[in-house]
Amino acid sequence: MKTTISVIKADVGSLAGHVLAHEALKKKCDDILSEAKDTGILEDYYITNCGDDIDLIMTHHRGEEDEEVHETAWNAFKEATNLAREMKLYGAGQDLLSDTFSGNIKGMGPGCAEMEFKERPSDPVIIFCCDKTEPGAFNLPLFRIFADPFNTAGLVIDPSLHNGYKFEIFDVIEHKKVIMSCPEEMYDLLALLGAIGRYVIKKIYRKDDDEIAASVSTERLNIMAGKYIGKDDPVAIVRSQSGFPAAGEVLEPFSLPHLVGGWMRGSHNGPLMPVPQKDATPVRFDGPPRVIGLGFQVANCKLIGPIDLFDDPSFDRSRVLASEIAEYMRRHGPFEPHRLPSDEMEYTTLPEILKKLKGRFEDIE
Ligand SMILES: O=P(O)(O)OC[C@H]1O[C@](O)(COP(=O)(O)O)[C@@H](O)[C@@H]1O
Ligand SMILES: [Mg+2]
Repeated sequence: MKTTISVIKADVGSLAGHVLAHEALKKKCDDILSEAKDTGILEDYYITNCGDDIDLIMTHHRGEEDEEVHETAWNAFKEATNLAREMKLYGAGQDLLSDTFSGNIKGMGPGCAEMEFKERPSDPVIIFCCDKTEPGAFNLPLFRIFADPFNTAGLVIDPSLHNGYKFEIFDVIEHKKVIMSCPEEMYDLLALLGAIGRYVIKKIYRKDDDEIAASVSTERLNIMAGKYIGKDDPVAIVRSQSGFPAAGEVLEPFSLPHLVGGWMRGSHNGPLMPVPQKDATPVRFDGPPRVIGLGFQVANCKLIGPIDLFDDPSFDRSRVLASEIAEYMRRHGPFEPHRLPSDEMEYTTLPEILKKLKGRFEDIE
């Protein structure tokens, strides 16, 4: 029997402003997920948060896009929204774009990453959850994990990784997808992946046997809603060891706090800071953007763990570097490249301001 991991996330209200999902909301989600476990929809689950986003990590035997699993997550977020409204938490129900569930949570606001696989004798899985950034934030680290031999020693020295991986890329603007194979198409792949606001990695497969290796939530809430609601704070599931990159190879690229879109008002580039769970509180200028990494062993569809992987002094230097980059970027105020380029600002509140100025422009002779 195969195991499915579904990670579904949403921001349904937080304190103070957009910093932290309240414990009471996570408790509400826990009530709904525990009921789903009792009735056999879920085999196991773990609830966490990164900043104002609640992340439901669920295991089951129902495959991807299962209606009952998606409805369970929807009901959890709905109940949490009701409580957030009672508590007058900020942005209550922010990520829920509809009142009623209609079969699949995709397109309804929450982000969703899923994968189904036959468990190996031992299956380590790492779940990454972000706040104040967008799905393209995973492009650079996932490329390095699965295609860069300077990051992943196994690509060079381990025969089970040596043939490389296939990347499924979504064009989130044109709603198209393409599969590219590495290492032979590496330069073409990078030509796309560098445009982090448009081309995002959806899934990665091992080339030898098409075994699923990674899955990312690619929903872009603002594009879906047609207006600025919040950023599309993504999640990713990555399998590791024995034919996949080792856990240390999976974590290594996050030692560079690379620049990602998001931060204040979803409108600024800033460094992605790898943090332990307790520091997943984006405070300075509503940031800088954060990522947490939770390590589980998946055993007979149960989740053993997690270990809070960035809760380690070896990432201290990356956090200091992230703070230094944050300081440097902040000095630019409203100027690019701290502020996002104009085409990305289309999905923020800036167009309303520009509309007001339109009539003031005259032709240049
Ligand atoms: O909610 P407001 O006051 O319109 O302000 C916009 C808010 O949107 C945000 O970008 C929301 O971030 P999230 O996507 O994490 O919810 C904050 O940085 C900012 O405070
Ligand atoms: Mg958020």
